Amino acid sequence: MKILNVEQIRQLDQATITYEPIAPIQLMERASQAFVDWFMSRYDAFTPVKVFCGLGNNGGDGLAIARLLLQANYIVEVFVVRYAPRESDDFAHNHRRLKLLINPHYVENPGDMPTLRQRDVVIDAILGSGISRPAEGLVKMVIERINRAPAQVISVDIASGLQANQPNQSDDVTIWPDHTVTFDLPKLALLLPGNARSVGEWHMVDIGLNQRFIDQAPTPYYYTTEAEARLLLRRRERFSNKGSFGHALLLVGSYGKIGAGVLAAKACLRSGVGLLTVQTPGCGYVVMQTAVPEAMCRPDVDDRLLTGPSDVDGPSLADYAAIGVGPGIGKAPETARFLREVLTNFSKPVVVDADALNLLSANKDLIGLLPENSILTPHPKEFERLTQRWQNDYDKLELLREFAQRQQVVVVLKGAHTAVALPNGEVHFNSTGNPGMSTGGTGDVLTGLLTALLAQGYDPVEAAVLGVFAHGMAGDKAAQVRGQIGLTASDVVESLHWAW
Ligand SMILES: NC(=O)C1=CN([C@@H]2O[C@H](COP(=O)(O)OP(=O)(O)OC[C@H]3O[C@@H](n4cnc5c(N)ncnc54)[C@H](O)[C@@H]3O)[C@@H](O)[C@H]2O)[C@@H](O)CC1
Ligand SMILES: [K+]
Repeated sequence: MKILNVEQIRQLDQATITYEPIAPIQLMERASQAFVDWFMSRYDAFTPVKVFCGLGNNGGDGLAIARLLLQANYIVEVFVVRYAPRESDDFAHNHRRLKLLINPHYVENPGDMPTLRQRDVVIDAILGSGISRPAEGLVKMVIERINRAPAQVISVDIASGLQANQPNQSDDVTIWPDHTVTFDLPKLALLLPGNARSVGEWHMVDIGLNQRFIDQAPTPYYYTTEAEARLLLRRRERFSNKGSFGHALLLVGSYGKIGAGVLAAKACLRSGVGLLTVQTPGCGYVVMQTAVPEAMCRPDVDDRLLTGPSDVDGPSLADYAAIGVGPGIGKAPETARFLREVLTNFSKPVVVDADALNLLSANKDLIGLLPENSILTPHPKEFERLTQRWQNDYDKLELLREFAQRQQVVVVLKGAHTAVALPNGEVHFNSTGNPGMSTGGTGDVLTGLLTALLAQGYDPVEAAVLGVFAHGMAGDKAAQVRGQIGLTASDVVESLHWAW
């Protein structure tokens, strides 16, 4: 699904109005009805609802929402924040209609603010995607008062004060909602970690905007939906054998960190690989053969580190279908030498994670040796070491796109809404996963999983988008069973499910 910028969304609204055709006021009615349907599925009619409206079209939505809720017998009060003399036409229209049902309150100075109690639900329709400057004066005061109150807050389209596709200044005031209900397409701001407080949990409601316009609109940003991920998933042919799904090699572990390798190996096997060989330091041999009997194990001649040679024969490096390297390997110079050898002798895409990324950061010339379309899976700190510090999330996205394009690799920047940056400059944000996955080992699981997809012959771009989605989905399933707090990386492995 595409993520469009504010200007494109404005054009999209216009295209919908022109080509459907539909009157602008009807489109506002449709958006408001979609919000109300979402609201009524969660809050009953005994909920005291307080709708705060600005004077633009977001405020117009708020007035229409209030009317629709009143007609459904909800207890609704409306507060119009009169910060300017002008109002939009569609606001004015909905204002007239609402006044046939109730008299709104007008907030013109701080004394006009109502007391907001814990059981109140505030609907924030003060400012939407049309903002062009930070909230100030009366609007700022109202936002601050709402944020301080114990009431639940739901933002219409986007939290008031939050910019939809550019950075806010650190002292900008925005609503801190519990939920954001956004129309039709996700907005970039909703996906960025720095905005977490200004987004809350967000939801999309469909208002049927013009699909042809969306299809043609250029954008580097996408949001992976379940339906899209499903299309990437390959079915197994009836007449296949283990040779059809590739022989993967995982280079993992060091003394004290063999578990990282076990998790990667288990995830690789649960993700459809045909054959798996795991190379660990000598000390990991018994662990690996016991914990993961399905995998072959090549113990390194070094007991504690990965250095390369092994006394167990196996295919030469170039003969593996895919290689995953990094989980638990440490940063020893011997391991760095081995990594150099791997990158020099292997020309198919590799999965590079954890300490292998730190080795790339410490030996930047290794970056140039990465086979084209390799998949790197840094968390933000690892990515910063690979590149540089950034000012804000938008700056970080630019760095991410630039790195992926320049090096012709796929970069999976891990976090809430993991961002998968492609060699063509696109960024695909993931839609699955939960905070319970912020626990040791889930990254190792992702490495094993992605290596399995590459070994099966998935295109690296598809492997990354699909793999990140499936990994998050497994985390969501595991959280259903354990709760986010009780979730471990092993639960994520056991919850992998490759049919949906
Ligand atoms: N255009 C359409 O057809 C639709 C628009 N919709 C709603 O319309 C919203 C966008 O509406 P608008 O473009 O009218 O803008 P907003 O309602 O977001 O903002 C109000 C207006 O206030 C002024 N303003 C800008 N920054 C301000 C600030 N910091 N403080 C005070 N005033 C400021 C601007 O003139 C702006 O147009 C969307 O977020 C959505 O809620 C929906 O009804 C769906 C259909
Ligand atoms: K809003």
